[in-house]
Amino acid sequence: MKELKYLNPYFFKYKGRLIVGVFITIIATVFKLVVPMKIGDSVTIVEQYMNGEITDLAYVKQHLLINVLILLGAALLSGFFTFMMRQTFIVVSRYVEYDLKNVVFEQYQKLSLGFYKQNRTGDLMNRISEDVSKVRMYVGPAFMYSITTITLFIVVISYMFYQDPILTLYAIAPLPLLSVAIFKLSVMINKRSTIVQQYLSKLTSFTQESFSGISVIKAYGIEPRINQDFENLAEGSKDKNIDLAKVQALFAPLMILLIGVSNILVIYIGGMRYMDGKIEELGTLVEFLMYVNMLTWPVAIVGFVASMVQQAEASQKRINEFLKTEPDIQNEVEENTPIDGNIVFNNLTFTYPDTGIVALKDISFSVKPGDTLAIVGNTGSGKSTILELIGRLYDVEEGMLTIDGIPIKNLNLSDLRSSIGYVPQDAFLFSDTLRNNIRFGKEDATEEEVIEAAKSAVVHKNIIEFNKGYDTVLGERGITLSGGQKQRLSIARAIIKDPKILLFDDSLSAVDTETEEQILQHLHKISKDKTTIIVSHRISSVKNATNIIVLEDGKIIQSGSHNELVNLEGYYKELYAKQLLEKEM
Ligand SMILES: Nc1ncnc2c1ncn2[C@@H]1O[C@H](COP(=O)(O)OP(=O)(O)OP(=O)(O)O)[C@@H](O)[C@H]1O
Repeated sequence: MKELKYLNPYFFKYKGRLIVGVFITIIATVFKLVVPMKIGDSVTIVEQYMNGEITDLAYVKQHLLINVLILLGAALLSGFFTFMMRQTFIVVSRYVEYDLKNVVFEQYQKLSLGFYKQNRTGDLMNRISEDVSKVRMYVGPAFMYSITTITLFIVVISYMFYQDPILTLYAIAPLPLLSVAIFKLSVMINKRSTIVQQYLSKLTSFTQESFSGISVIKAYGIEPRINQDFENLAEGSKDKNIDLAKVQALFAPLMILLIGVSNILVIYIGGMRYMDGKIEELGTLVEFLMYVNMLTWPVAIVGFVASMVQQAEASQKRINEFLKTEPDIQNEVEENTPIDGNIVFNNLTFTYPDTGIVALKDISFSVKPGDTLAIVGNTGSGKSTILELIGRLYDVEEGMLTIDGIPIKNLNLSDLRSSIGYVPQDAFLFSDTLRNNIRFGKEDATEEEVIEAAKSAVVHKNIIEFNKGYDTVLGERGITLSGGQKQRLSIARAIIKDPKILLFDDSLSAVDTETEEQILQHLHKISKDKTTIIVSHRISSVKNATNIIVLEDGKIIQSGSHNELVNLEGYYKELYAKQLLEKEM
């Protein structure tokens, strides 16, 4: 229960509703008690009439009629209060679930990129869905059942003891056994359900992936292999489901067996005591039988609750560990630090902490507002890493990275990030309208600003060709757009932000050279007072840059303007010659 202590403030937060819930539970239980009492009383009066103790038939009938009416009223009221009880406890658990999901999601947003690289998406999703649901079972159903059981026990067992303590002991003797058996069974059920769940996630991921990759599957004609893989997974899932069904099927017989034992004990011991005259009325026996049956479910629930708590504890432990995770990248400066965009790398070496790959080696360069720096180089040479460091997605350990003369760590993180317009290599678009995807860069942007940005990114014409124009909603991962359109939309998103620093990571790779030229011209105008860094494999994208650096294996091997570099033997000149040749062909 140590981990579940985390939830106490939530119980406190909703204490008003919970207290009302407890009261309602007590009232519902008391009304439940009336049913066996009145049935017992009815049997007794019939018995007394049969024995000749009462001779007035009309009186018996009237007594029975009143009992029936009371029974009806009590059942209705008990039903109503049980409904109200669920309304309070279960509703509270939904509130807590909502709060917890928000807390978990907020933490997700705080954590750094490194955390996402180290954890699988499925696990991250589980924390917010599965784990939170299991914790909700503790806050809601488990708490509610515990309160019902405790109330029922106190009320029913005290009443039974008051009637006949010996018979009570016999009647309730098998009940702890039932609790333990149900607990053991629930643990088994939970273990097997977890496995079933794992298979289900595998099946879902597999299906999802085959939908996303359907064009590759079809192009390679590997449908039979994919079908076979699916069948194998489905087979495993079916076997695990059957395993689960087997233990679940034990549940009802076990309950019936143990209730049966309790009933036999009440009938046998109670019958003997009745014959010995220790129990005066037959009605008491009937009452006891009903109480025993009434207690069985709550007793079984004790086992259930124990296993629910066990699972909630495990889930909460995972949630607590996760909530304690500190983001690698922390904002260390509270005061605002406005940014101009004078970027300096000074003998910087960077090693990715998770893989140990040295992506940048002794890098030095500078770029000031109004200038454009271009970075070229082979794949894996460290180009994207430079951009990630400027956005402080990772912290610099060796050497220095300063902006406006201040080490990047000493800048307010939010000021830094809001002064950067970053267009990543894989343009990611949300399943939203085109307008909102552009507005993502500036939430309060006007329609004119959106159109202006789209025009600068040379995507406006494409957008208005869609039937719904800017209101066109993108499917999952922006399926309706071409690669080049996605890239340009992503550029528009960065432009609308009007940031001090613009970072383009190979963002024009999917557009034709003509469009590229137009975009670059617009950028040239927009970025007059901005610091621009363009990563590209194309000479056409970088030739107008103020300065170009060439990276190889994390090191700067060449730097200078286009005119300088084309006259120097080396990587840049070769690249230029190759691309010139391709163009001519
Ligand atoms: N998140 C990461 N974690 C660990 N290693 C990484 C990570 N990102 C990149 N690397 C490694 O760092 C090196 C430099 O990668 P980077 O993405 O900066 O290259 P790049 O020049 O941008 O390549 P490309 O032109 O293919 O985009 C590569 O060896 C890569 O495997």
